[in-house]
Amino acid sequence: MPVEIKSREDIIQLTDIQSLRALRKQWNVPTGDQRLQTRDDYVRLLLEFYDRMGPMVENQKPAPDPNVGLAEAIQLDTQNRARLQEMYDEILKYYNSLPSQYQTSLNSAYPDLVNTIAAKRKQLDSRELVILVAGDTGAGKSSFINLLLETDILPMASIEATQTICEMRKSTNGQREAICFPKRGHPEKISVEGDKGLHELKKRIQERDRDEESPYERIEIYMPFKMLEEGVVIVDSPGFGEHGRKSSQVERYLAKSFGAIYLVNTAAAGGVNSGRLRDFLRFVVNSAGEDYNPAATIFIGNKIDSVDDQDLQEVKDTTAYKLKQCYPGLKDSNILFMSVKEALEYVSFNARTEDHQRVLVQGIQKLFPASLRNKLNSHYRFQSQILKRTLVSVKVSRTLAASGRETKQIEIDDIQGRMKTLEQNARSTIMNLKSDIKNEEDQLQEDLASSLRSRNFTERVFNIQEFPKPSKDWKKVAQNTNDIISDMISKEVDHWENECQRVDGIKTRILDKFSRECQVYEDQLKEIESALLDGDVRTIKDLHKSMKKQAPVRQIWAKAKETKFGGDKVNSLGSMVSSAGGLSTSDRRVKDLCKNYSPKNQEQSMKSLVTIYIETIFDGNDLAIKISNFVKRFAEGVDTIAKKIPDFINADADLIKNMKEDLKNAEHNLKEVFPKLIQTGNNLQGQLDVFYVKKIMEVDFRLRDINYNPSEDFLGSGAFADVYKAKLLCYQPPLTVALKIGKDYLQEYNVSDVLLEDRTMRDLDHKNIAHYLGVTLREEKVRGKRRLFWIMVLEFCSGTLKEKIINDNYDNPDFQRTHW
Ligand SMILES: Nc1ncnc2c1ncn2[C@@H]1O[C@H](COP(=O)(O)OP(=O)(O)OP(=O)(O)O)[C@@H](O)[C@H]1O
Repeated sequence: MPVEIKSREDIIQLTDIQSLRALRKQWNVPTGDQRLQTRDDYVRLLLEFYDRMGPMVENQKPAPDPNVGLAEAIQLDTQNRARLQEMYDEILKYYNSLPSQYQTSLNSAYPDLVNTIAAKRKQLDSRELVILVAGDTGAGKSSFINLLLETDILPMASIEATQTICEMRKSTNGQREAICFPKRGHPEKISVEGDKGLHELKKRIQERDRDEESPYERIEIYMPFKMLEEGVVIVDSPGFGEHGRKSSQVERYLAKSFGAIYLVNTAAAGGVNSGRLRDFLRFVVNSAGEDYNPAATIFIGNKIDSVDDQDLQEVKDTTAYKLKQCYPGLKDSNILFMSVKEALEYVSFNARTEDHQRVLVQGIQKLFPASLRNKLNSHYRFQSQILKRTLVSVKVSRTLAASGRETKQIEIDDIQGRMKTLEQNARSTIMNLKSDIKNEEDQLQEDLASSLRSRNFTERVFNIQEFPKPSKDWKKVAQNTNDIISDMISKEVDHWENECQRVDGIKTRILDKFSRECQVYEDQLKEIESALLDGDVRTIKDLHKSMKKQAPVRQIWAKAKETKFGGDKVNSLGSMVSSAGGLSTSDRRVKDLCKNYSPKNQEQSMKSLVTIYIETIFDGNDLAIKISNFVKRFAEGVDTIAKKIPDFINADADLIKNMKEDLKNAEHNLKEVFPKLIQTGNNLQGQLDVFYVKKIMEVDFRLRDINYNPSEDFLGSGAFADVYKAKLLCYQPPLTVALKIGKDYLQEYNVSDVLLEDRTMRDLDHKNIAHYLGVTLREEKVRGKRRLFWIMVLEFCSGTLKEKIINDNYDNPDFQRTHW
């Protein structure tokens, strides 16, 4: 009959030494160094044990079996991995159906996406779950692993930190063996059977090379560990952050581990070694990225037996506080306090106390499934990111195509309008231009004549600095004088033209008229300009490339001016005017003046000769003919333009045809391509999110912690949810909250929006927004099928906005005004 003890008194009341011995055996209390002789020795030992362990009533129940949940979780994991592999296949199919620009864009975010997907899919073949054990040096990592695995394979030297990475796996054939992978050379298999084998293994683990480092890259240990299931790998890593050094090997493990156990030495001064812990966590978080999940890390506050009773609570609180500071989101249930040494002592008595067992089982039962979920989560996130990115790109394209379609239609209408104007007005514009040019010609002649006859002009020409050399041959003098005066007049006329822009004005007015009346495009206007400048037809090159704004005439004008001085002098107005006149040797006055020409009278003679020259310009019709010829080039240019107009119209027609084709494609994309891509993407995202909610997501509250009465606690109803007042029993005292229960069960069409709302709400933190506490799920049968309903737990807001405005004396200017 086991002895039943409910209090300290029950121990003290045991009078016979047999009962006390039986109780010690029942509780597996180690004697340590104590010699038990008297009844009091036994009572003291048992009381001490009782005080440390608390009432043993619970202990009467069988110890929890750590493997129960794990085996089930691993079986579920197999199904979940297969489902995620199917999703990879679906996503790859979707990727292959995407137009190339989306594939390219995805590849810029995820290089070599197809191969990455293949590699990730392959990762899911493996059921391997790596759990990394890390901790401060001397925190008792190796001892903890020995305890966890119920063996003593790892050397537990307290002074020396672990240097060799050891991986522990359950052996599939019941064998006890280890494979040592040296840094150089081939792996070597050793037997770990019996004491000899264990001794050999420990020797290898502690081996050091000349650099005081382990000669092994790692040692894999295979034993029939009870605590491990196939596929679970426990990794004992060298002390993290040792001497400020981060082992690259540990980092590599971290990258593939999805769970971690971190040992803290509560007995050390200051407890948690924040620096080292932060180092470790930084790597955990960095390697996990967004998949970082605090539930998949367990902290063991070891050596709690060394802490004085009166300090116990404070040490626990400080440790938890420090850990939470380094590791936001960490829950108290993930921090476990124990004495590994004490527990091992019991193990050596072949008597594991239930307290220790509970710590381990609770911790491990939480850790393994959380780590499995963590692993799935990393794949879920990757898949979800690809789908979301694609959906965003396609949706953006759709919006752009829709607005692009409108813009394109406006452009087509615009070009059509211009084409019509050009067709209608070209003929009359051309005719008008021709008569304009005639008028311009008359006007030019008149202006030129009055200018040439003006005093100002003659005076400027008289101001000649260059004189012909006197000669006996008066004809030679006449010829030289003629050249000098002709040149002078030509220059002066050009100067006049420069200042008053008479000829240039003609060109500008033509361009202006064309642009105004025919609404030609900039490119077309350039064609016209070139026709006017050269009277030459240039090919219509890239006519419509630089579409499509109306030509800035002013700029073209400015450009024409720029090129003016580089123009051909022979063709200038000045040379044309000066060539209309000349000093004729048959003119008596010329003959006399040239015969008598000498340095003494050279100035007077030149003046007289200039006057004669200017007179000759106006003799006969020569000037009129010359001006007419000169202006004719504009008329010819206008003819060239007239010939170009059908080209302009044809080019516009071609352009419209192409634009309409584009428009048709855009229409097709909008009606067929984009909706199909978006629908497939949404469906995949929906399937993935349903899977996530059902298999990966962890809820924040258990249903049994929520208490409400649907008929009495109803608060209101929105489009998607009914809202109830409820009590959260996991708070002390229970917390009043609002429950927002989805009207429709979770399914592909709504789940992604629900998750988006959840993630958005979690990020919101403002006094004017009802605080979001988290989520839970309820399973219900709908038309015979088990369905999940989403339940959001929110801060309860009492009263209504109206009541608040009317009753509360808050900072409302209007309220203050009306109540003064
Ligand atoms: N946190 C809360 N505390 C107290 N009552 C609430 C709370 N949240 C919602 N309610 C009540 O439930 C009603 C419905 O809430 P819900 O948020 O579903 O509505 P909604 O946002 O107006 O609707 P919709 O989702 O269609 O936009 C509200 O009008 C309010 O009366």
